[in-house]
Amino acid sequence: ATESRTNDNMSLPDSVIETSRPVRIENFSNHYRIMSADSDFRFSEEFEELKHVGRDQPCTFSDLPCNRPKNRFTNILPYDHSRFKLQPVDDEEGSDYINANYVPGYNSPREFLVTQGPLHSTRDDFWRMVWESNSRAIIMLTRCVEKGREKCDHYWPYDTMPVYYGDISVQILNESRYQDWNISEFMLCRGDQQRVIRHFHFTTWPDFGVPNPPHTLVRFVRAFRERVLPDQRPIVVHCSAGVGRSGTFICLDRILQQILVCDYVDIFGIVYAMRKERVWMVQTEQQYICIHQCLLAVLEGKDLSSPQ
Ligand SMILES: CNC(=O)[C@H](Cc1ccc(NS(=O)(=O)O)cc1)NC(=O)[C@H](Cc1ccc(O)cc1)NC(=O)OC(C)(C)C
Repeated sequence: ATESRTNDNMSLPDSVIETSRPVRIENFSNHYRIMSADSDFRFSEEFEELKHVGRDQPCTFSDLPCNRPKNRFTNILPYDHSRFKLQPVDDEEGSDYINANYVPGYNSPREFLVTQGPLHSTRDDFWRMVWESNSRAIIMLTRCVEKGREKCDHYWPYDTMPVYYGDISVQILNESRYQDWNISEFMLCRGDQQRVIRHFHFTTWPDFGVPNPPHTLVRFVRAFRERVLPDQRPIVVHCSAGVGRSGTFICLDRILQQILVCDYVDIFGIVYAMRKERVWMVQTEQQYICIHQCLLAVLEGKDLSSPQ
């Protein structure tokens, strides 16, 4: 077997290196030092290897004329094989379509439902997806408007009066505001059924950027995980396009659980697996490096702070 690229990885046959690059936790600090040397030269090389992962898969339904207006961005389209299908409405063409894909997490291969920030015209479909997927939490990683540009519709009520989105009523039950995020509970009603779901809104993550300081994101992931224990129901995650910030959040959530039970982490492999399900998950090299910086902060005990 060919030795892997750096002497701090476990040696692996070539066939495995292409989809995973595990690093021993005891070596992680040294690994980070090697990868970040010479202006992040090896991080750049490694991130470049992920560029084409998944890109050969079809997105035929997103391209149907009836569905094109439902996509926020022309270049962020859901792969057919992992897309979420809404319950079709009568014979309405495209009524099963939403720009959303199942993405694996630490706890299950379809732990997350990753989607774009709803458009005003697709927010009823968004709530249908939340209901029909039996989701019990929404993670929102963008503000509705950033630098004067709409990034996401304000798809939930502005006050405690219930609002109908299609045939689903949404009412804010409570909201807790913190420095970098808000946590709310919504009551959803559809027919004679009621459900409470939680909404975790991170409010200080600039588009295409990284949280500052990075371990703010560690604390947000922890605040989320303290309140939502793993079960079979998916967690809806979105930002504006549903790829960069969403992928970064999911990858960090996964490694923070993995390091509790494993002696290695495989950030490359996690991003590889996500990109097979949704395009461009972890969109920028800085986001890819941020995941490593968050883990470094955790391993060095620098993320410890008062719980939110
Ligand atoms: C670099 N920017 C983009 O790729 C965004 C989509 C996008 C991706 C990721 C994020 N960040 S996030 O996932 O963290 O929300 C925001 C927006 N796309 C657009 O703005 C595309 C243009 C584009 C850019 C880059 C590219 O390779 C192909 C096409 N524009 C576009 O879709 O124009 C509309 C909105 C008028 C329909």
